[in-house]
Amino acid sequence: MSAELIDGKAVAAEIDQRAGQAGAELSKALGRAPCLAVVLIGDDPASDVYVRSKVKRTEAAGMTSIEIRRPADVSQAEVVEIVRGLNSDSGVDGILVQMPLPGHIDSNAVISAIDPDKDVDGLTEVSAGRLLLGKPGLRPCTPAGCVLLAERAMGSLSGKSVVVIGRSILVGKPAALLFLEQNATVTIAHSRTHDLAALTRTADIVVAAVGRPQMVRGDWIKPGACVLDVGINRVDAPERGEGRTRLVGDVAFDEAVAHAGWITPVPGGIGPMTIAMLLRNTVLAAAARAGLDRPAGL
Ligand SMILES: NC(=O)C1=CN([C@@H]2O[C@H](COP(=O)(O)OP(=O)(O)OC[C@H]3O[C@@H](n4cnc5c(N)ncnc54)[C@H](OP(=O)(O)O)[C@@H]3O)[C@@H](O)[C@H]2O)C=CC1
Ligand SMILES: Nc1nc(=O)c2c([nH]1)NC[C@@H]1CN(c3ccc(C(=O)N[C@@H](CCC(=O)O)C(=O)O)cc3)C=[N+]21
Repeated sequence: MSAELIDGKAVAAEIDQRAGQAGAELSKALGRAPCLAVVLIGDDPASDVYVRSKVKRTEAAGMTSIEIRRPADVSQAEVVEIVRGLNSDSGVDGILVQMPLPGHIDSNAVISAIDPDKDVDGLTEVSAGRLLLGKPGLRPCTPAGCVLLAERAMGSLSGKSVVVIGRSILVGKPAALLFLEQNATVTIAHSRTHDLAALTRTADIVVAAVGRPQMVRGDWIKPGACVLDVGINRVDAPERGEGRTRLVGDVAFDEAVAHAGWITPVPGGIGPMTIAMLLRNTVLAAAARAGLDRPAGL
């Protein structure tokens, strides 16, 4: 058996388009397009690529974006000040501070400064609390993308067993809560979990969010299961020539594809969905801040 490939890039393009349509509709009521502000500190090349991609897709969807860049030696106070300025700017709907921040800056302090109603990353304490309590709010993008793709592939997730590998604030924990919200039965695994292979073999859905290239092997996957590979790992690829690299996930794709029913590739799986959910959150934030109903189609 060979798994059906989940085309995250195609689904992301569809969500981008729907967010763009809803954003255009909303522009009539707001008198302006929804606006995302992205803050990038330092000159990490990977972050630069992501931020450019976010800005490009935001603008392609007909929304506006503000990009704020500062050198790596900027003070924490200045970054907090930038965030506060964006909070009080009524023309800004969403604020994203690209992680990781330079070592001398306390990311928690910066995240806490973000107005929760503009927290399109879903990372503030208030957003996390709203998710835990099942209240309306902005949900973290990568986990929301996982749930959306799983639903597309399998239909209702009610009663499905999910093993989430990884318990980070950014991915693992919110992914577990979002699958629970869909009435799945969720187990969270991490570095202290005993016999992870046996555990994942019980799962209808496996979410791999570890950051270890190809850790999840083919025989860890229950036949027919849905495999969502969040990992983005850059590894050497000497077969492509000297000094070349390639991206791989946390799942050994070539093995898992023979066991799974559905699987996301890396690249082209969860990564593009993360940005699509960011655009969606920007439109949702713009509507909620204006006191309007949740836009149709989102
Ligand atoms: N596609 C996308 O848009 C995104 C992709 N990513 C990628 O997802 C991956 C995970 O990111 P993130 O959650 O931030 O990573 P973190 O490093 O914050 O968390 C990794 C988690 O994996 C667990 N872990 C580590 N080793 C093992 C092991 N041997 N067995 C089981 N669990 C283990 C850790 O457990 P413990 O808590 O016990 O230490 C931890 O909970 C990375 O590759 C990252 O690049 C991240 C964000 C967005
Ligand atoms: N505040 C904040 N929010 C984030 O959401 C955030 C962040 N900081 N810091 C870094 C991580 C990582 N992340 C990705 C987004 C898109 C792709 C993506 O589109 N990946 C492409 C490949 C891109 C490439 O070729 O490098 C793919 O998987 O197909 C990957 C990873 C968001 N993150």
